[in-house]
Amino acid sequence: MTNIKNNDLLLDTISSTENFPINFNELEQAAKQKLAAGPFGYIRSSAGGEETYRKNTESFAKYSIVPRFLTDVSVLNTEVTIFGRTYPHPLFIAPVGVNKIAHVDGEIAVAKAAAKYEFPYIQSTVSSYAIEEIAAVTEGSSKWYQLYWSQNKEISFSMVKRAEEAGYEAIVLTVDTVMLGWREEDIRNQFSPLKRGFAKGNYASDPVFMASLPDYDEDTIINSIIENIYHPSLNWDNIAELKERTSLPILIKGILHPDDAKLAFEKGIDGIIVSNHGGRQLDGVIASIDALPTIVDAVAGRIPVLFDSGIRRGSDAVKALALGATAVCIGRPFLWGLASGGQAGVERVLENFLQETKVSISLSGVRNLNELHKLKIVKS
Ligand SMILES: Cc1cc2nc3c(=O)[nH]c(=O)nc-3n(C[C@H](O)[C@H](O)[C@H](O)COP(=O)(O)O)c2cc1C
Ligand SMILES: O=C(O)C(=O)c1ccccc1
Repeated sequence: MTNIKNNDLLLDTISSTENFPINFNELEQAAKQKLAAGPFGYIRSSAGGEETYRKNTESFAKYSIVPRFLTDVSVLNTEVTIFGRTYPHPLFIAPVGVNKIAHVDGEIAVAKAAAKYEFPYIQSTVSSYAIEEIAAVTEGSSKWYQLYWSQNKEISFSMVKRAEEAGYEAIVLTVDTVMLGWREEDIRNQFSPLKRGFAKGNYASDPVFMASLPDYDEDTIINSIIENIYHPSLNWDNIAELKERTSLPILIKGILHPDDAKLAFEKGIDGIIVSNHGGRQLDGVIASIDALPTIVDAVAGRIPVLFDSGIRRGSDAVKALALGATAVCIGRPFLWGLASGGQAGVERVLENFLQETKVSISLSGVRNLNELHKLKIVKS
């Protein structure tokens, strides 16, 4: 719990701040100075004409907070309990692969920063570092594993087993990326992190994957990752198979339709993440924040509903939580922090994000997440 009276968060931050970019645009500009065009474009850009990417952030501005005052906000409790574990705040790290394109320390730096600020870390299948390497540097802190289904499904089950053994606490199956979206910036830059070997961490360390190869040449490994990650046949039967192979809670990431949310619940899924993958998959789809309210209605509190795509600052998190999200995940902001300053850069981004979120909750006149879920939001 934060005692706001004795801890003015803005003044705290000012007295501890060296010169580091604060908001998203500044962070993006700082990262642009550090990165080559290929990696920068890969992270920044999204699919098609980037209509959904723009909508993700512009749509937040349509929702306005209607605060209450005189409610004594001197003590703030941002705790949230998901699958029996209580987290100090409802802020997660979205699964993002190929982090070495941003910084040599890649996911190691991000996971350590996340552990320090108690943001649960969702590790991507296509990470530059392996499940066990992340677990080794983040002992005791909460981690979930994001699964990209493999053509050879035994590889998926092997990765899930490794995640279980390494102490990961949930599986997040991403369903919107059965193939990569149409990303023009990457064609322009002729840049594919997969082809350049940045996604190898979990594959080159996987016994089932490695045993499936005719030889261990770099090209063989990379081509087999590319073959496996293309999985257009993914369907609800695979969900049933996955459920049989793990006792961990399973979330589906990429839900945008309330009927898919209902189906997920009916099929025994434990949680969903409302997301359009930051606009990187199908351009023209609904902004994630516009999809959230109907999905929250459809789920009716039966399973947690996490949210990502377009979260840029604390007040965005407040809006998503007020619209019914159980927790929110941040994506690109931490990547820009990573590119700008490695682990220290991610720490600064998370610290500012956390502080702004806390201040925003308090200034809305609410004191805990139950009250926050009832905070009035109007849409213009
Ligand atoms: C460079 C990059 C790589 C990503 N890799 C993955 C991934 O491996 N698995 C996944 O489920 N989502 C991945 N995502 C999507 C994020 O989890 C998240 O949905 C998205 O970043 C949210 O949009 P925002 O960053 O604009 O807020 C990736 C996003 C970016 C920017
Ligand atoms: O770029 C992405 O959004 C993503 O999810 C991904 C998929 C495969 C390899 C690397 C990243």
